[in-house]
Amino acid sequence: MSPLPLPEIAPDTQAAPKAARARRIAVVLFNLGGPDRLEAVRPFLYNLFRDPAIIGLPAPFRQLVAHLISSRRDKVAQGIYQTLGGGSPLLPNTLAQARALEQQLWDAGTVRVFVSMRYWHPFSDAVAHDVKDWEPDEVVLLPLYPQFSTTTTASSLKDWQRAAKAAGLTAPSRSICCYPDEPGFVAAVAKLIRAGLEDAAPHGKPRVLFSAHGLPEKVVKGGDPYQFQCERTAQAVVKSLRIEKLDWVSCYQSRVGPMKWIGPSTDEEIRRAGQDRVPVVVVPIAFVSEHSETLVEIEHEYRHLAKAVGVPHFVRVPTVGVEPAFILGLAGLVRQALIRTSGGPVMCGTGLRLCPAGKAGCPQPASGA
Ligand SMILES: C=CC1=C(C)c2cc3[nH]c(cc4nc(cc5[nH]c(cc1n2)c(C)c5CCC(=O)O)C(CCC(=O)O)=C4C)c(C)c3C=C
Ligand SMILES: [Fe+2]
Ligand SMILES: [Fe+2]
Repeated sequence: MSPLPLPEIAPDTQAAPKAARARRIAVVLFNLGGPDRLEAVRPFLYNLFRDPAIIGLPAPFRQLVAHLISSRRDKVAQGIYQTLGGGSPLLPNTLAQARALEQQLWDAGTVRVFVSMRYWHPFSDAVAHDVKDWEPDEVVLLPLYPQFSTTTTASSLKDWQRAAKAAGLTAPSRSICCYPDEPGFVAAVAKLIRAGLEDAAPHGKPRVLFSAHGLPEKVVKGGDPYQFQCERTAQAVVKSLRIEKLDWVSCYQSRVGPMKWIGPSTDEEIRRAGQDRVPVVVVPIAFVSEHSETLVEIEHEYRHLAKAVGVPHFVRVPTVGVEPAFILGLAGLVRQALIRTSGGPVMCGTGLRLCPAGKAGCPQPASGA
């Protein structure tokens, strides 16, 4: 007996479903960068001052001016970084934030958080190659500047777009432009201030100095929304503190060069507190991790000034760093960016209308606030 013919098996017309690959999301954090050793101070300064977002001169003059300023400021700046053990802690602190954010986004897909710096390593060119090699499906660009400025946010994002193009990174990207009153950020700052107020209270009724990095006045007059957004942050934090008759003021630190910068300056406010004999609680609101501006300028220079002008007690409030509420807030911004399907590539982090209409760089229309 011949064996029964085997039934012909029809070829599978529906391809077996491939194991679904989790969406790969690259998040890129941006910050200014800082020299990692004393010999890096001068080239770091040169990179900063040759940025057209910082010095608005045409090409050959800008490089010349950058060369002159970086040579002249080298010694002073080296002294600052010497106090920090020879280099800036900005990169290690930002990497810690990257790891914390990665953990917070464990359920959003396969997420990897990269760090890109504007004026010192790791530069956007190298990071764009790393991101490309990782083969993401989407990229979320998240500047670690809560308040938008043409000198920081716009400069970083513009440089990233150039580097991404040069690296052949074609995955779609979404940018977060600002988050001055994002609730997690505000809650983290408020929590740290409460501890500072407790420390200062035995010395009198404290005054809170919300100190942000300054900007030349002409940048703000040209439409930069940074100062407007710094004030928004301060107001949001004060509101969340719910302290009756809190004594507070916004002020600006880190002035460099001969131009007029926005005010009041933090040192003016420290002198006023000395005249009024009130303790001060200095809160950095435009920096989200520690570096020279907080650990040297606030901790050493302003503390010293406060003592000299008769301020009865001085408290430096730490930056938000890896405070859980802040990291949760950043994760929320990334999730918001990922679910957004329309409206262009750039968004205000809070989804609120926070930036004055038609102002340079920020796409959000006026809030009327
Ligand atoms: C909110 C953040 C910042 C704004 C806005 C900003 C504008 C700005 N900065 C300079 C010049 C310098 N900045 C320097 C250091 C520095 N600046 C920021 C942030 C902002 N800058 C950070 C985080 C740091 C610290 C870097 C580190 O230590 O890791 C310096 C170098 C230090 C020094 O020499 O004092 C300079 C110079 C300008 C001119 C400017 C706007 C036009
Ligand atoms: Fe700066
Ligand atoms: Fe914005």
